[in-house]
Amino acid sequence: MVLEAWFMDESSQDQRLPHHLNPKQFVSLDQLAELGVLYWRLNPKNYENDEELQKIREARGYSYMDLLDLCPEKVTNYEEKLKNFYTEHIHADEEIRYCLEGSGYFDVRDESDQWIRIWIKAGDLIVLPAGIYHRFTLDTSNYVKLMRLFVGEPVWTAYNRPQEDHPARKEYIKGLTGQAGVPVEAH
Ligand SMILES: CSCCC(=O)C(=O)O
Ligand SMILES: [Fe+2]
Repeated sequence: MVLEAWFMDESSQDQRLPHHLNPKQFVSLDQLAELGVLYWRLNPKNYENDEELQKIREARGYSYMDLLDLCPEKVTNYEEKLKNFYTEHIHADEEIRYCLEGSGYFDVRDESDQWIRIWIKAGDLIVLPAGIYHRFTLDTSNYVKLMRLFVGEPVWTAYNRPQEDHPARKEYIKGLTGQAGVPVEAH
């Protein structure tokens, strides 16, 4: 299995649990691509010297890079940051994260506002489009090391939901297939 993603149940149990529906309902990479979510599988041991990663960065203009080691010893205001990560939000730009160690869940809303949980592990590079509602949580392994990429000077500002009038949100909705206010048949 390349990358596992599934529709979430809405129970109030621990956010670090998988939250599968019963029966499980998986989501394919194609379904994620329709939402504008991109994915690559790379060799995380080679991240400092990886031609494939270099090619992606060049092709997409990802000039900025830093590392985020998500553990209480290395992150100031750890608990508060985790809380903010799990508050539903959008950004004006892509969110690009490459998992180098550990694992975690990116939750994204689909076109009908259902949560899809994406399980990222070492080697997974994921791009969330600007304007998509999302959130992040650690899983029960409680640890992740991420590479953050960005086009130019990074802006990490999160705009919490609702953001229906935010330009990035409007653009995102416009770009969803058949969601531009025009019936699909009319294209
Ligand atoms: C821990 S990286 C993912 C959290 C997030 O959505 C963000 O930083 O905006
Ligand atoms: Fe985010």
